[in-house]
Amino acid sequence: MRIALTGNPNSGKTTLFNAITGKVEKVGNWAGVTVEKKEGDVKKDLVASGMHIRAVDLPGAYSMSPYSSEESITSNFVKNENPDAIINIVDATNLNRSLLLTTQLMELNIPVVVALNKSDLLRKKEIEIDTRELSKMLGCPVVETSSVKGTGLMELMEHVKNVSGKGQTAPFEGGITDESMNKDAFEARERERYAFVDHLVKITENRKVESNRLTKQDTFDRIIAHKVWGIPIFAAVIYLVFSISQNYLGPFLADFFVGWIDGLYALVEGWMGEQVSPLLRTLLLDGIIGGVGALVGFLPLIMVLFFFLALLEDSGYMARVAVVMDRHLKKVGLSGKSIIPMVIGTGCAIPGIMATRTIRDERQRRTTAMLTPFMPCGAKLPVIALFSGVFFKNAAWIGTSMYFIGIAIIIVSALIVRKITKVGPERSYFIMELPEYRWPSVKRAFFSMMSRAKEFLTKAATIILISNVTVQIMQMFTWNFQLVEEGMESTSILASIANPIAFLLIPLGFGAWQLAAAAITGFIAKENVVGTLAVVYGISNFIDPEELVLVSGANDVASVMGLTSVAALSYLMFNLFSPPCFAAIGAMNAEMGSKKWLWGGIGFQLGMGYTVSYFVYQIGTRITTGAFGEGALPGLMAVALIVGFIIYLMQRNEEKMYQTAKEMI
Ligand SMILES: Nc1nc2c(ncn2[C@@H]2O[C@H](COP(=O)(O)OP(=O)(O)OP(=O)(O)O)[C@@H](O)[C@H]2O)c(=O)[nH]1
Ligand SMILES: [Mg+2]
Repeated sequence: MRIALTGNPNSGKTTLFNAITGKVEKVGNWAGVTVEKKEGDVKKDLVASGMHIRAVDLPGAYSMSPYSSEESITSNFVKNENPDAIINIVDATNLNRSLLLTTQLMELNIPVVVALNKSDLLRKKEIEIDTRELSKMLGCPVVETSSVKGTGLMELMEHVKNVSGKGQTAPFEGGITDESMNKDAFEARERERYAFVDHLVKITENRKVESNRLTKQDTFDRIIAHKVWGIPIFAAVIYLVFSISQNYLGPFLADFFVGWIDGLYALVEGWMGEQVSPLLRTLLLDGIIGGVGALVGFLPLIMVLFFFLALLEDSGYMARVAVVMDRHLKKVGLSGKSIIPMVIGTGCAIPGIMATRTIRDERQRRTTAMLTPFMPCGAKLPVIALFSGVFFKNAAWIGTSMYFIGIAIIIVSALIVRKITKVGPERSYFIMELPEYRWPSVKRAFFSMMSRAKEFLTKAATIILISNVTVQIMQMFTWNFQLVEEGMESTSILASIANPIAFLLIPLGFGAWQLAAAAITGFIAKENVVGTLAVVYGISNFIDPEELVLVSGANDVASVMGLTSVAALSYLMFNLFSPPCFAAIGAMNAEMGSKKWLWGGIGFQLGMGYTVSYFVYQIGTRITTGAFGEGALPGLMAVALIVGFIIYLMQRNEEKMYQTAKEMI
């Protein structure tokens, strides 16, 4: 038999699901964590008679109303798939709001068992609930449970077994299944439902502390979630998390693991000796071991970031951040929750893009997945460091400004994407009530970190490994599979692919095949950029191959590359603000779930990178030398084409919206 777990967001459905099935699905201290249904078998020891029960965890819903589309997964499942019983998880500390859904569920003629969850908090909050009376008034079993403590689960399953397959009489008939009712009539009935629930709560609940009295938490929130102060506070918190994960703990762990990989590299190298074919050597040493090395070089950094973000989320703080940011991000067509993917994206775009999953609105979710890669990720740092070392005397402003430019580009892009894709007047789905603050659990944060890391690895590791091998082979061999000789780098497979592309990059100031080659390998994985430059320019002796940093000879490197500093800046920006690596594009594909959005997104990123670099190079060159750079005119034509096409798309959408608006009248 099959049972559905339903209830308001953040009521503890997934925690209960994990407790009764033994699974470890993601839980989080805010609304909207579960976004797709998850199934699992109920543990045998909870169902004495050895019955087979399959439980389905669903996204949270406030209502079964046909007029709130955002909750359709839940209401479709319950209405169309006929589960044998429904467990309605009710947050016992928030009875009033939760029971609205309960009364709606009870109209579906499927037996309902109410789990009064989070009952472990009742005593502390001085709330008493007359469970027996509530059960009588509702006309269904009501069981006090705590999914974190694991109490009441046996009894709950016992009731589920007893009622399953039977019918259900609703205590309040609001006509939730009546398709013929129009919206006004429906809303009138819903107001009666509110009154009914109010009455229920008045009789069964006894609160010592009136809920509308200002609690300590509310006072705290007046500062933390303040519309102005909230932002600098968030900036400070994130700065702290960043310095720990990117400057202290993260690099410390990374160095430790990279040391091991280096040892392994040396061991295998010595063990293979000189006789082994160069192809095999490349595959094994530079492709596989090198690829793993590249991964462990930054995985600890993002894992530490995951861990601290999980702590913040568990404490209830992240929900406040989302609310504070929503006010501002809504103006550009994003959601308050878009901030989390972007923060994670500074570590690595892939888990950042995966984090967009909690954004309910489809358009906002896809836009966020498309724009998250504009945040400079960890793998782009070596490129930034190399260029600021070689061309800008290590000026600190180069690195810092890339983040601010990234943010600016995200804001502008969000506005453009909204103009192209908005389909009607915007509805705000942001009805996120704030969860309570609590001490975050290190154990929960650890598990959250591990499951994120696992998801990231399964997604990224294969692509990174394969692409590493491919790049190495393309760099080291000619088309006849002869080893490329030293000083003859232009005969490699990579060079022949890069040459025609370099031509297109002349207006951006870097039409050399070497730079184009590095940009191509950058699409495969951004940490390849510096390595490729080192190989194709023969400047490896100036660069530490492990740390990918410049050790000496900034001027020599600059003259080998033959770039002006303006062209160097343009190249740097092209690498940062064009499409991300293939692994991240794979993640975009998964989260967007639409080929149109995916290709549109890649095209947009490419157009954005090209346009920004073009203006940086041409205007910069004009300012510094008094004349425009090479290829200014053809470049201008290309940029005009890009901009023109975007304007065309915006106008087409405007017209479409106008047409639909007219039809509606
Ligand atoms: N004190 C207490 N906390 C709980 C209990 N059950 C869940 N929680 C906490 O409530 C928060 C929400 O839990 P989830 O299981 O993610 O809630 P959900 O209903 O699946 O939420 P959505 O998927 O967002 O709809 C988490 O921080 C849990 O640790 C409980 O019985 N007692
Ligand atoms: Mg959930």
